Amino acid sequence: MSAFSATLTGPVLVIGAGLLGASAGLGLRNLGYTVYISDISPTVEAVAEDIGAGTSLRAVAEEWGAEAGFVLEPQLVVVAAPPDVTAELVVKALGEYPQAFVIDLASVKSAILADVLTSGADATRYLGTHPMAGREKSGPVAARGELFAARPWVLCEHPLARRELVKLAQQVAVELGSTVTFLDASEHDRTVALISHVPQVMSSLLASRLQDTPLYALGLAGQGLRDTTRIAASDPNLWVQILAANAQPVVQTLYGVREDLERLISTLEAPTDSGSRLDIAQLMSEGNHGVARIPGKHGGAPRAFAQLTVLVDDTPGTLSRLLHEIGELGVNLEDLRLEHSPGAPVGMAEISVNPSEHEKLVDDLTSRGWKVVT
Ligand SMILES: NC(=O)C1=CN([C@@H]2O[C@H](COP(=O)(O)OP(=O)(O)OC[C@H]3O[C@@H](n4cnc5c(N)ncnc54)[C@H](O)[C@@H]3O)[C@@H](O)[C@H]2O)C=CC1
Ligand SMILES: O=C(O)C(=O)Cc1ccc(O)cc1
Repeated sequence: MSAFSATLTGPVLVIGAGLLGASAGLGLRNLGYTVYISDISPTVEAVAEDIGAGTSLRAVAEEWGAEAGFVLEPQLVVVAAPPDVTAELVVKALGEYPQAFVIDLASVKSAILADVLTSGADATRYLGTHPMAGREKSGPVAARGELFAARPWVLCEHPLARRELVKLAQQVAVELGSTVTFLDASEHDRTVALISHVPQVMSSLLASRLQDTPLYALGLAGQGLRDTTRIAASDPNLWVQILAANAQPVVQTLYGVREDLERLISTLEAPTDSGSRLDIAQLMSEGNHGVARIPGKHGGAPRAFAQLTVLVDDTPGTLSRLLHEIGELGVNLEDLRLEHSPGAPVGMAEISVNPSEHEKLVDDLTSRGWKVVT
């Protein structure tokens, strides 16, 4: 098999064994590929090996070093390090492994591509990619082989990239369960500014309001606050780099947010003035229109489901009994979200079903003794 085949056979070398790198390693190992992992931190590299993300390159090099018998010839190098060192690591890998294709997973693409193109390295073997899959946690301990399943994965083709490389990167993404989207690097950066980077900023700004809030007040918080602040727990070091590297597109989106915020503030400063209530309603309804456009389950067009909330005792087996009974009633569960009532041993299972099944399901569950709130 030629080293520049469009089909992945391995071995794969993952550089950066944190959340994304170890997840890719785990996923590829589960698919049967040989994976080596490397990290600037020996501890991270060892942990990633322990969780099954691949063979530690350091450990192999140490083992074989004395006999000078081990030469790694990866077919594919995956750079999964922070954005500010990604271009440098890509260029290094292109030089060190002249028979390998090199992709990276960084959240920003234009600056890295520009650095690789001006480095003099063989950019025909490089492709920038971005799995739109992540968590608010970092490091290999948070890694999951299924991280990429049912998530989009963006491939940023550039004019020099070899066709076989694009095909191979597509295969990696698809085998890890992702759906592939092609965007060029600047289109990618503009898009993620709106759908990923500004949401992070908004979540962090909101959560920062809570720093001095008394604990009793936070104890009253419902799912709304949890939903809107979940990603505020993200790693500041990573986000400094992402926001700095994509500052222009992020700022453009924030100008729009600032305009709406200023409009809302001035309206609320005089809420009884004529037209104020209409303006508030309009802002809320603009939000309704925006959220309705986010694709729903399975990435399809947004679908409207009917919801019901069932109170479930916080005891082992109650939730699974509820789900089992819904199945027995022949109803397909479209979505499920579990909320906990602060300070009470009861959970609230928010269930989404097709609107045509809603009324009957409420009646059937009620007659079976469940407490249903619609
Ligand atoms: N965290 C997320 O949700 C997502 C992150 N990404 C991108 O994936 C990349 C990795 O992010 P995470 O895995 O979340 O970060 P992480 O902090 O969990 O892992 C990054 C790893 O890279 C290692 N590293 C740093 N400098 C290195 C060097 N010079 N050589 C070798 N290893 C080095 C670090 O020691 C660390 O273990 C970033 O570029 C990020 O933008 C992409 C999609 C989602
Ligand atoms: O947690 C979420 O909802 C995310 O969207 C995670 C995420 C963070 C950074 C990325 O570059 C891509 C995805």
